[in-house]
Amino acid sequence: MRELQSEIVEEMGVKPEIDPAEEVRRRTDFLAEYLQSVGARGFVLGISGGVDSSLAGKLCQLAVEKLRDQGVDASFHAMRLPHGIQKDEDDAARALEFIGPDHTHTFNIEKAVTGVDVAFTESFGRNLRDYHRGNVKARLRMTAQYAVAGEQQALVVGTDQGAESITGFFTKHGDGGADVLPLFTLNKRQVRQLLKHLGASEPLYTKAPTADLLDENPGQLDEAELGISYDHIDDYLEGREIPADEAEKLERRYLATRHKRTVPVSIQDQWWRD
Ligand SMILES: Nc1ncnc2c1ncn2[C@@H]1O[C@H](COP(=O)(O)OP(=O)(O)OC[C@H]2O[C@@H]([n+]3cccc(C(=O)O)c3)[C@H](O)[C@@H]2O)[C@@H](O)[C@H]1O
Ligand SMILES: Nc1ncnc2c1ncn2[C@@H]1O[C@H](COP(=O)(O)OP(=O)(O)OP(=O)(O)O)[C@@H](O)[C@H]1O
Ligand SMILES: [Mg+2]
Repeated sequence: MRELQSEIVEEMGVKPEIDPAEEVRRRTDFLAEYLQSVGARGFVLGISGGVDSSLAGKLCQLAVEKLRDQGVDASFHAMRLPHGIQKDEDDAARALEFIGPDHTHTFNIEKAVTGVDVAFTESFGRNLRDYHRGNVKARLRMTAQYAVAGEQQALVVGTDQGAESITGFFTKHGDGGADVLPLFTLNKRQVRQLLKHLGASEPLYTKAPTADLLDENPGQLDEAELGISYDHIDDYLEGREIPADEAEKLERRYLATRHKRTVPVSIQDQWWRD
């Protein structure tokens, strides 16, 4: 294994092989035990129709059902957070049907995004670029989830997993802003494996990942933006060999996005000097 690869594999904690039943149990227990130990009353999570939120949502629902069986008051709030009309709304409906959440709230972020657009244009005399608007959408989804979490005394769930973490392919303080991360240490194919194990339908567990943040390119596939395939990212995280140019590309991304995987850099920190 490459030297940096072994450090990254250790940091991300991805195992080359998993037992899906055991992983579901461990992650559901983690959610249930953490919720009970902090005395919160439930979980909040945006459901997009993608594989990560479909799995994380199902684990949340299983965790609160387990707590209720033990007499603890807990519930799961699934949030649909479209920007206007979502192109793959059918997939989001399929995900909700699979999860069977206690509560579903629809919170359309379009007006809030428009509010930022208007203020930006007033301030700078031009429009905010589509790419940066995409990150505004992710941060407004985070804001909406925290508004509900505050009202419900609940925790915000994040869907960060190994393949996303290593590439820094998330919006800092957007979808990266959350309280608990039940998918951490899984790679993308393991997320699909757990969904299949839990009885998700094939279109749900095989859905191609999209951040879907751009008005100018709705449903753009992550792999097109990343320029690296999830198969290669997953292989790398399982400690396997991938083509050297791909490994280098991945490692450059990993190093450039270290700031996203730490708390804000302070005068005490030295890690960035390496
Ligand atoms: N070295 C450094 N030390 C400390 N902070 C640093 C920094 N470099 C940038 N920053 C800060 O970070 C900001 C850039 O980070 P960020 O705002 O996240 O922006 P950025 O990384 O440019 O964009 C987010 C990327 O993640 C993708 N994404 C987002 C959301 C969801 C998904 C998905 O898969 O669903 C994917 C999105 O398509 C895009 O490629 C800068 O504006 C700056 O404030
Ligand atoms: N349109 C949306 N409605 C609700 N939540 C959303 C929406 N878009 C993004 N999110 C939230 O942001 C998270 C990050 O998006 P991301 O695309 O990484 O995950 P995903 O859509 O669940 O899976 P995939 O990566 O396979 O597309 C989602 O897991 C979800 O919680
Ligand atoms: Mg997505």
